[in-house]
Amino acid sequence: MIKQTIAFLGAGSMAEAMISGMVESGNISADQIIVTNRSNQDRLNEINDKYGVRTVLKDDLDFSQVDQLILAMKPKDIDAVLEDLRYKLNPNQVLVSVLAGISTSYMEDRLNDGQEVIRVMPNTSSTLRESATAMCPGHYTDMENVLVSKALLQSIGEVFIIPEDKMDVFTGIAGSGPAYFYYLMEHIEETGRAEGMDSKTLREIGAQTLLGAAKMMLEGEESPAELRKKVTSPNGTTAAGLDALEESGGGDAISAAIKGAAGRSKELSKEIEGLLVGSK
Ligand SMILES: NC(=O)C1=CN([C@@H]2O[C@H](COP(=O)(O)OP(=O)(O)OC[C@H]3O[C@@H](n4cnc5c(N)ncnc54)[C@H](OP(=O)(O)O)[C@@H]3O)[C@@H](O)[C@H]2O)C=CC1
Ligand SMILES: O=C(O)[C@@H]1CCC=N1
Repeated sequence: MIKQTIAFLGAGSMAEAMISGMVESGNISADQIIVTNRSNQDRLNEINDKYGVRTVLKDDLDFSQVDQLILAMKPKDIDAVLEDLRYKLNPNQVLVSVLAGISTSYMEDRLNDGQEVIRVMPNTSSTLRESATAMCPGHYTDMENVLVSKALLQSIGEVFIIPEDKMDVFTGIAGSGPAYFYYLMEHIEETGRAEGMDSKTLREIGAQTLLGAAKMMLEGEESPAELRKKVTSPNGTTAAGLDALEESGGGDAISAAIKGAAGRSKELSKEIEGLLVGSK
């Protein structure tokens, strides 16, 4: 059981996914979670009703109660937030950021000397405790605090400690990744509907097929290529399907999606640092 008190700055979709998974896990009690935003009291009431966590506008947050502060607002808001936190956080309160593209050193440079910082990248499957989450500690972060933070993140799925220079590609694969699978399902459903099948049945068929393939990769020893070969009978239906996928650029499209998202993660940090002409 995690004994620390966690506060979120941000009450949007990513914060809600994490809160849902954390509360559901039973590893932390709801009253040890405080959720804040700048002004949307209705949203805070909604989160409080759904999960039983404490909610308060961010200007009313009592920082002395907080052990880990999770940044869950948009990357564009980072500078204003760090400026504010510089005077409110002590170096041993751990700042955990889920913001795409914001490096640990960017945060450390704008906070008090020695501030403990951890950069993480979860995904929205945190809702069901099935996130693939990356984490990388900053320069000053105590290993004990990394382990507490890791335990918290394990309550919402699997955790991978990775070097920071791999965070952009991780974001492209796993942070943004659920969207690619939803997009795939949208096309599966659309194609099935065109053949006269109903959406509800198609969703179950498509999702079960994805789940089965995911479990085969997670629980077995075979590589994806070996598993693919076992589905593919010579001159059979799968071979025809894979040929069509290849001819339509399916493999390249997947690589392009990951590279596009990873590139945007890199670009976000440059925009924030004001290095790109025309940045917002
Ligand atoms: N969505 C996803 O799948 C993933 C998102 N992320 C990261 O999570 C972050 C949030 O994304 P998402 O949840 O989609 O965004 P949303 O726009 O849904 O939510 C942003 C939230 O931040 C609040 N907010 C803004 N500024 C502040 C502030 N200074 N203090 C406290 N709260 C503030 C907003 O409320 P108000 O305006 O009332 O203040 C709102 O509740 C992003 O940085 C993104 O990169 C990471 C992994 C996956
Ligand atoms: O789209 C985004 O920028 C965020 C980060 C990863 C997933 N969603």
